[in-house]
Amino acid sequence: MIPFNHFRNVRRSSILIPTDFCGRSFKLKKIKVIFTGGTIGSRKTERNIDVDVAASYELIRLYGAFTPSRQIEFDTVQPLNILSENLVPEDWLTMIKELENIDYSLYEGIIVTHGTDTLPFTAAALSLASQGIPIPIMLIASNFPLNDPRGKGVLNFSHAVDFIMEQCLAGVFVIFENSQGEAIVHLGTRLSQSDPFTDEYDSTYSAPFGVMSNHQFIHNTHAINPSVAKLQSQSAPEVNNVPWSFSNEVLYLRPYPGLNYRYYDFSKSKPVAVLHDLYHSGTASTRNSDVFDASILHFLAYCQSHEVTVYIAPIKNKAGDLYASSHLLLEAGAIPLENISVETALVKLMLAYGSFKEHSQILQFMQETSLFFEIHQTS
Ligand SMILES: NC(=O)C[C@H](N)C(=O)O
Repeated sequence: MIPFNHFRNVRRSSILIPTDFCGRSFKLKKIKVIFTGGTIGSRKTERNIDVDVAASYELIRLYGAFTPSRQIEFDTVQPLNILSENLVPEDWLTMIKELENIDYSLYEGIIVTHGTDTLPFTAAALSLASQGIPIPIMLIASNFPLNDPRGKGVLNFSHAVDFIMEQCLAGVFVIFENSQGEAIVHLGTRLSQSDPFTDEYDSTYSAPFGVMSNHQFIHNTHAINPSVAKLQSQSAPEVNNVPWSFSNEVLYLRPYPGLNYRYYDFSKSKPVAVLHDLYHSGTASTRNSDVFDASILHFLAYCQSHEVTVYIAPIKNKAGDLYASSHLLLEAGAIPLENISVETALVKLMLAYGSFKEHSQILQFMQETSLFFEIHQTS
């Protein structure tokens, strides 16, 4: 792997300007930092953890103390200061607008600090709706505040800086150090929610995009991952010039034994669409019960009678071998969202219903458009 300070001369306006491997000049490097809150921007007092404006800026000071010889300038903004459990889709738009207003020619990359609770959803939202930004966007977080010795906020910040300085990959990435001290790099559309007991993240297929080792990025060559070359050669976004918006009216349901659909009554207000999660084998209950309404098929018919489309995810391959219950579900008209994580499927549905009017546009966007490797494909 070629180190980030690899020297290369390129000709610009007939003057030889020394640049690094990414074609960036060797002037003082600048990174834009967008603080949004979360534990990484919080302070602990007694038994309470809450966001604190000063804690966000403290991150930059602590990083400076951690790497005193590194000459990087940080420009900071704080459009939000919120625990991420309190985020709503409107806040993703605030972040997207902040990203769009940046003069990319001034910066090597962007770091967004965030809470861990809803990080996968924000990562998906930014990945899907911040297309065409030519520099890396790194999302970072921490399980503990900066003033807790267990906190990894400064380390994660440092890994994000290393990635930006070493790689010139456009896209949205999450860097989060796990309990083994490995700085795992995830693609923004493939991060699953953190485990509630170990507080660890994983990517779909347990195949993160790579890892930072000795300040360098090591790509994970798992068949499901795009290559670095593929990321470097990303073409223009498939969907362009759309004034993105996220709908708050998508209902998300998870199956569990005993889920009683009778409690979902659309007579007062109805969602624009439903995303019904599935058990891991692509199933949900189709059983008739005299005691309660246990069948997703009845729910599907109820939704259809209210003109509410029901999508199902995650599902690997609708054309492969399926359980009888899954066949029934598909025959009854549930729309499968194949090979996409349920977190990203939900955010993409919110984006589709917020941004497009026609049902055909929504379906095409959901089923045929891939924006940032959110659809798993073996290459
Ligand atoms: N570790 C964290 O950041 C958790 C916090 N509740 C948040 O998501 O903002």
